Amino acid sequence: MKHRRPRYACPNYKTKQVHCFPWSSGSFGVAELTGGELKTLNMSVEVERKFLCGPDIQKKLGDIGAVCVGKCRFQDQYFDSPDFILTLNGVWLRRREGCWELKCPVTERAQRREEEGERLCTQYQEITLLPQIVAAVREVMAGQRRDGRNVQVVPKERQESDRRGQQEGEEGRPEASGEVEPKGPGNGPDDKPVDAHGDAEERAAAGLEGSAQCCAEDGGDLAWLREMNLAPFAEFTTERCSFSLAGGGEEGGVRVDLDQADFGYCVGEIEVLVPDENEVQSALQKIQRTAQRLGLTDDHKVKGKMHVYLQRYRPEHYAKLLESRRHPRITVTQRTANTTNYQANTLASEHFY
Ligand SMILES: Cc1ncc(C[n+]2csc(CCOP(=O)(O)OP(=O)(O)OP(=O)(O)O)c2C)c(N)n1
Repeated sequence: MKHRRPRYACPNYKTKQVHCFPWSSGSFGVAELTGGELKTLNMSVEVERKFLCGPDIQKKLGDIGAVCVGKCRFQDQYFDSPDFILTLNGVWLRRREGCWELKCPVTERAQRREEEGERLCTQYQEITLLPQIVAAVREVMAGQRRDGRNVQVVPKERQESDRRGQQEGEEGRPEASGEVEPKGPGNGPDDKPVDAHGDAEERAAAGLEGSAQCCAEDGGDLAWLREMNLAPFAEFTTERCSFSLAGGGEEGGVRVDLDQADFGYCVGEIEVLVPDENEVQSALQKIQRTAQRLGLTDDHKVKGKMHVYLQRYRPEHYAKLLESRRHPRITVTQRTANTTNYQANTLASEHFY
């Protein structure tokens, strides 16, 4: 059966409301995820552990009291410059069903934590308001281009304009994007992955122009992308089944996603979202405990969808990321949660899982 995409708000529990559909019936509903106490966050730290799903994963989830809180399908487009400035800086710019999101490296302290004991987990800072995203991206791009190396601390006036931008963003966040048939790279050897840094025709084919039509959040104004020469380098659709562990304390706020990407890769993810870095430790404990209860035995980081996508379809980009991992040299700026300050952090290899 062919499904039409639902009209989405962000299919993202960070905004609490997720538009979901039961695959079996093909009709759509709206589910309030029971991510419970999670507020609508503009910035947060995502702590996660990926795992490979066995055939009995749903049963195991049921056994530990996890409740299915929604199924949904969403399309992701990832953007970068032709020389991969963002991703080589560990910064991942994504548009998911019309909503922009930026994943940035966490602070050095958190990186050390990851190195020291929590190798199976990854941490990312997330920004979800467009004005802040544009400011952060602009800074990474400018810093990189200025001296070919790193990014500087944000000036005070930027902080002020960010504050204004945040207010505007909060007032103007739209409800829905347009309906577009999902499209992914497919599974066949002839399927061409997205590479929008070619000519205009290629850009259109890759969805940059097309996506302007369905972009809810930016009112279709993609000038900032053009200005920084950012274009999609990956595009795929994911079918997701989300589970939540009820209760407060040790289990509260734990979410488990089972993802199936349209290029034929399945991966699970235990995720806890916290408002700032101070709560990362407790998030790690929750994740570890959930992993134990699920009987996960992975002893190395499991690849995410993007990793597999790049490996398969964007080998040049993938090789550059590997290379940057071997020779970390870039410094990026990272916005601290709930403030408009930036910090300079050394970005090392941990952002490559
Ligand atoms: C080769 C390579 N692959 C992946 C990375 C890291 N990376 C790539 S994309 C990316 C951002 C999104 O990754 P992920 O959390 O795996 O996606 P998803 O589960 O769909 O997002 P959610 O719904 O949880 O917000 C990262 C961190 C890297 N540095 N290098």
